[in-house]
Amino acid sequence: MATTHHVSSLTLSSRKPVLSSQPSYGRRSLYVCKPISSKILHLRHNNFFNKTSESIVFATYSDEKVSDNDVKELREECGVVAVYGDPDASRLCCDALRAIQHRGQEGAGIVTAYDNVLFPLTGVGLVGEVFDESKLGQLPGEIGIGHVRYSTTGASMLQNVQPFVSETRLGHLAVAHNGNLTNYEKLKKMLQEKGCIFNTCSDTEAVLRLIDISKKTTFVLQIIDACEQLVGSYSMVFLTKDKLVAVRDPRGFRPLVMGRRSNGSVVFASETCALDIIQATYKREVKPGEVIVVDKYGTQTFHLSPQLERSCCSFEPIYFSWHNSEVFGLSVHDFRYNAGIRLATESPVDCDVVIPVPHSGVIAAEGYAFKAGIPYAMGLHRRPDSGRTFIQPTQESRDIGVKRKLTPDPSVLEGKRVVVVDDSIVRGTTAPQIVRMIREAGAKEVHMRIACPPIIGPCMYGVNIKKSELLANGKTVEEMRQVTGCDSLAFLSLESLKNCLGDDSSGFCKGCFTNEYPIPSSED
Ligand SMILES: O=P(O)(O)OC[C@H]1O[C@H](OP(=O)(O)OP(=O)(O)O)[C@H](O)[C@@H]1O
Ligand SMILES: NC(=O)CC[C@H](N)C(=O)O
Ligand code: SF4
Ligand SMILES: [Mg+2]
Repeated sequence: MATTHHVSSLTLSSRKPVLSSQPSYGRRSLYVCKPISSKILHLRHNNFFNKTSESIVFATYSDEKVSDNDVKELREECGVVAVYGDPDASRLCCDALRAIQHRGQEGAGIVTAYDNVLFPLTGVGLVGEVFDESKLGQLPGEIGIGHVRYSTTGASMLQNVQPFVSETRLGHLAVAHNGNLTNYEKLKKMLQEKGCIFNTCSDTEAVLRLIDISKKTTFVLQIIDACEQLVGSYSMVFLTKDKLVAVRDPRGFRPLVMGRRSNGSVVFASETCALDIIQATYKREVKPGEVIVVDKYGTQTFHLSPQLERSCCSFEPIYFSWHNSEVFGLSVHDFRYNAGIRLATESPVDCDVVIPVPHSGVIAAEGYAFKAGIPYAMGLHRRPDSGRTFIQPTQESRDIGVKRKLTPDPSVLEGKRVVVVDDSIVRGTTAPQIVRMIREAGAKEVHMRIACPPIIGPCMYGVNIKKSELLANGKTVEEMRQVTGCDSLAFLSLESLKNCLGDDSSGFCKGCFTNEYPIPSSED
């Protein structure tokens, strides 16, 4: 991950960033100068804070230069949270963000509203690295939104860490977004032709610029006006000085749920596990195409036009969501357990022990072992401080990540015929390494079972899956077996995936498994 080293400030009158000092970090590139009104106290961790009486401009430095190509390739999966009506809003946002850290490990941010002022704090790193008690103390107010980010190309830039804050005609507005706008390039061109200036390379900024040019007379109408011009996936939360607005795109690609705490405060989050950690009771999903506004008058609901067919991401219950979450009305645990059961039914193998690839393969392995009637054991241990590897930004960090994360246990594996179950194979970073580890620990045979179908196509809706990188791209299962080095390899069938998704499986996107995508390219 590229480290952002420096931020400096200046008043709007000078227009050029003034470096407070320049450390020697090899290649350095200036990425952003972002004017922010004096009404926003803009805080960054690592002393990235500055304030002037007139305005603030940030310049961030990274030791990795971002090319246009990198920027075009950015595809992210992130997590959002929001709290309305709790004096501890920033702490609740922070705790909720920790619960969805598995959705993004590169950057985190929170913005709160207090006394007509927005207080943002964003930084590169894990939630616990960006926020501590003193930082949270600088985020007053009873309303807040937060974001964890996962960017998947080489560059990791502070400028793209959300929430974003903007000064609009109607006042200050902040947004946090999970998803990916497939018409971003087109929107950006149109907006630039109208004179809009973009401060970041993130698709999310297009939403703020659309709001800037909207002629509507209230924030809520402007947000609806902007969202109705977006194509792609977006679960978003907006913050004004006195309102929260939660929006989910009409196809409902990404999850977004609503809950309530016992003191009446309203909470939104990408996943229910974030509600649990802050003792909020799950109320319901934000429905596809729904706009929920929370303010001192209560809760109001609007709907985006046009209404479209639901297309929730089936990779959420497979991998992205946490095992104790409920997503799109499915229990992630039950989904994965059923997938394991069906996998054992479809692809049995004579063996002595079933082991999971921790962490996301655990529940499917339990289901497999139960159905197969074979002992289940932890033959691979996950080091407690390790995060996810698939969402690391570079192949090098993903390779190292698997090695550092998993250790084989010879007492489970030695002399055994082993079935190892994982949730998915995407780029094939994990599978060959763990097959080797299991063999080196003395296993006699290694059979891999994967609890989803082969991933054969890219994702344009918020997960970093590029076709050229996919292990299954242009390969038969036998060819994939040879690459992974196992004795046998089998995947869950598409039929079984649909079965696990339930009666409404047609309401799920399965594009990366089928190459049939829900958004026609003419819409982008
Ligand atoms: O084929 P690949 O490109 O390696 O991607 C697939 C692997 O990556 C994920 O694990 P990850 O370590 O990200 O997270 P986890 O701890 O939740 O399993 C997933 O669970 C697979 O193990
Ligand atoms: N994709 C996400 O979920 C993050 C939002 C947005 N696409 C970004 O660039 O940051
Ligand atoms: S293409 Fe795959 S990862 Fe992307 S939204 Fe559809 S199911 Fe999810
Ligand atoms: Mg895994």
